[in-house]
Amino acid sequence: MATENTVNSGEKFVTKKYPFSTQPIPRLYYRDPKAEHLIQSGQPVILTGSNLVGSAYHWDMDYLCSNLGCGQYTVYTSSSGKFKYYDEKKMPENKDFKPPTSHTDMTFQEFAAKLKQERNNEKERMYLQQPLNDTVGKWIVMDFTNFNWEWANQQQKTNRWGPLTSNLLLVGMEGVITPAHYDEQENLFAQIQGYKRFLLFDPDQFECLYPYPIYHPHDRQSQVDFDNPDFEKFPKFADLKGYEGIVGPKDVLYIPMYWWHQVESLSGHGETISITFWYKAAQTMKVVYPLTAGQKVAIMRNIEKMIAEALNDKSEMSPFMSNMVLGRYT
Ligand SMILES: CCC[C@@H](CC(=O)O)C(=O)C(=O)O
Ligand SMILES: [Zn+2]
Repeated sequence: MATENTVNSGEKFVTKKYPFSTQPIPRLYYRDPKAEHLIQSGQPVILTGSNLVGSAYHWDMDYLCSNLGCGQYTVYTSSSGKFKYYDEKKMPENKDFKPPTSHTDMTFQEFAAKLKQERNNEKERMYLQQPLNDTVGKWIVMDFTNFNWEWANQQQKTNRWGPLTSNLLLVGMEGVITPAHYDEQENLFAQIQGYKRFLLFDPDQFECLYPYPIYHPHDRQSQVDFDNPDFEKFPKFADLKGYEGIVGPKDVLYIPMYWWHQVESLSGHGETISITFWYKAAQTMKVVYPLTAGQKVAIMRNIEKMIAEALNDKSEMSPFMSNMVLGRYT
């Protein structure tokens, strides 16, 4: 099922229809006090006019081929078009886990050449995901240096975020999907080329999205297949409520920590090029009640970690957790 979306610029997109309701992600000028307030209160907002990566607006495949240098870039490949993240460090404890994607390192030029080939056969989808590092050419360094760091640093300071941990360069084929998950960092998501449909869900939707167990390689990812939800196993998925918006070139989306998001690179507008700005959590000066939904997710994660370590046997987790709550708290 698909519906047609039209965005502010009048661009039209066909997007997948899902069995849950969404309301628009607010879209505001970055200097609008309402935008500042949303960020301070940990609410998502699409910001216009920030020029956060204004010095990179001219980045396209040719420019990146000519200026990214000959460093190695991690390129993920998926036959389903979905790129569900998995933590390789958790694979040894999960012997029967089958990674849903493969990845190889290659130069950007090799990636661009493969992209041209793959465009034809429509089978494999590819997604380049690589932190910007010192292997890039001098023009990229200059562009990076000229990001609107004054504004980004001001956001970091005003919202008491921790240090900037990474800027990830994302170059996706049309149609690639990053399935629903949450991250434990604040994220200023800057879009350079192409259009991405974002579905966002408040951390209080945790009970509708059924994340994998914390020791699973897909920790932080939803177990629900949005295209074919198992309502038997995940009944509350039917009650899911979300936000939705299309992020285009020059937009910056603030994704608050613990907010779930699914991201779809839309077709008809070429490869998508994005850069993330991930910041560690704000320093919690003192606990204020009532706790936020995100804080409750952090508590649940810490409890799961403690129990998994104490039991030291993954097969004991399920009976232990059931005994602890079934018939007592349920
Ligand atoms: C590897 C990061 C992928 C990104 C989503 C997307 O653009 O496909 C995301 O999930 C994030 O920025 O947090
Ligand atoms: Zn993410």
